[in-house]
Amino acid sequence: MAQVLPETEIQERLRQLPGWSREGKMLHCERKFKDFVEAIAFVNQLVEPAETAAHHPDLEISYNKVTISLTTHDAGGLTEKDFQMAQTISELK
Ligand SMILES: C[C@H](O)[C@H](O)[C@H]1CNC2=NC(N)=NC(=O)C2=N1
Repeated sequence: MAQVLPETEIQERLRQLPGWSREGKMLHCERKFKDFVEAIAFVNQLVEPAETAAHHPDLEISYNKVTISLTTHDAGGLTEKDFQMAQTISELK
């Protein structure tokens, strides 16, 4: 099972993830789009990488705004998997 990262590493990894913030055991990122259709198109792009990694973001959709949250439930905190998925999500248009 993935291990929760040490606090110092979490801080360091966060500095390399512009647009992401950390709240306790979660990483969060908010993306804004032209409209609901584009927001959903973005969400659909998350399906394949999430399934491939077996690591699934929590999603909140509010019209044209998508809030993405990541944590590793199994480990009870932030792990390598969360930072890898955050990086993958950041690279999506
Ligand atoms: C068995 C399966 O791999 C696990 O339940 C996965 C599924 N997707 C997951 N997604 C996230 N975000 N955290 C998890 O701990 C997690 N666990």
